[in-house]
Amino acid sequence: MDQPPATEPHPEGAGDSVIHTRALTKRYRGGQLAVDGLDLTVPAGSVFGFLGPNGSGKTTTIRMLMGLIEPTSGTARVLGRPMPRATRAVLPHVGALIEGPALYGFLSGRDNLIRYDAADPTADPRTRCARVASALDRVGLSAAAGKKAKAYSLGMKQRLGLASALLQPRRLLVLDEPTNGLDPQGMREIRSLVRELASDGTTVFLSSHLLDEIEQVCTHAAVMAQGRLITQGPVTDLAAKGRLVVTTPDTGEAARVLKEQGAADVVITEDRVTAEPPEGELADINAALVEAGVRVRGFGLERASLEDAFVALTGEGFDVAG
Ligand SMILES: Nc1ncnc2c1ncn2[C@@H]1O[C@H](COP(=O)(O)OP(=O)(O)OP(=O)(O)O)[C@@H](O)[C@H]1O
Repeated sequence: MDQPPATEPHPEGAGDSVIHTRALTKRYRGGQLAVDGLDLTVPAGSVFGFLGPNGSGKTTTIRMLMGLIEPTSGTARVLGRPMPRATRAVLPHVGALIEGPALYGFLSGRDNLIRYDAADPTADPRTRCARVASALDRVGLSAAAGKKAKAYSLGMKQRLGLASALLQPRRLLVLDEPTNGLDPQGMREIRSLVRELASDGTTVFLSSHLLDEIEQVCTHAAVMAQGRLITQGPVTDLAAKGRLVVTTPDTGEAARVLKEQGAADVVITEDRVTAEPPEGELADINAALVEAGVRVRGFGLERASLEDAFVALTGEGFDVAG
């Protein structure tokens, strides 16, 4: 097998990143600008969520990263190597699950994996059975390994696809909408599997159009809309800061004190006053309210979700249910 492809010097800003793109652009032949000047940085060891509504350019980006299609312009580096030029050196270190696994329904789960493994010229046939058994075990399919794949639920098929990506040790897993079409139980299984896979240091890059999925499993995320990157960074930074909420019968006076304390965007609704909290100690604001004679029934920060951040960034709602 090739040596881990980390020998080339990193370009400016690539740092310890596993995926790094600069001005990556794809215009399809029909003229459709699917990805527009994308600068993406995926840190090593992250579970990176690539989020965007249908048609925002996620699959096109992934296909460029995997060397399946050529960018129109810009550059993409995966594991420090340029794509698509280094595709043959890079792909053995990448497990990919794109557009659902290709399975033979008439073969058992185990035999599907044996077929996959046999198709890999770098895989030692003498250790094949052990590799397949270990991959089945990692995705929780050992008990169902003898069943024909056509009898598998969609979630089991997805897990079998993941097992095929895990036959070899990988530095990066790329999963395109891994929970698409699954029921809530199947989704939970795949999510906990992703967490587990990431816990040994493998970088996981997964695309999704589900915000809560990204919030639940990802450490980092990038948000796409209409082929352009809206934002990227740690999920905790992307979620909006949250609003200060004061519940009180004295809303007018509370609003006045909050403004005086430097809170912005103060809004009164019934017995609640909400505001963007100022910098500094929240306890001081509470003390100022009490000192001004405001009868405080409730005081706290309402955590905002990634969905709030998305709406704030794009001015659009997000189809959370998919
Ligand atoms: N082979 C192609 N030829 C022409 N246009 C394409 C092609 N593939 C995708 N597109 C267009 O490029 C845009 C981005 O599509 P892409 O599949 O990358 O988005 P996506 O975010 O992955 O969405 P989805 O989740 O629906 O796959 C869309 O407008 C799509 O219609």
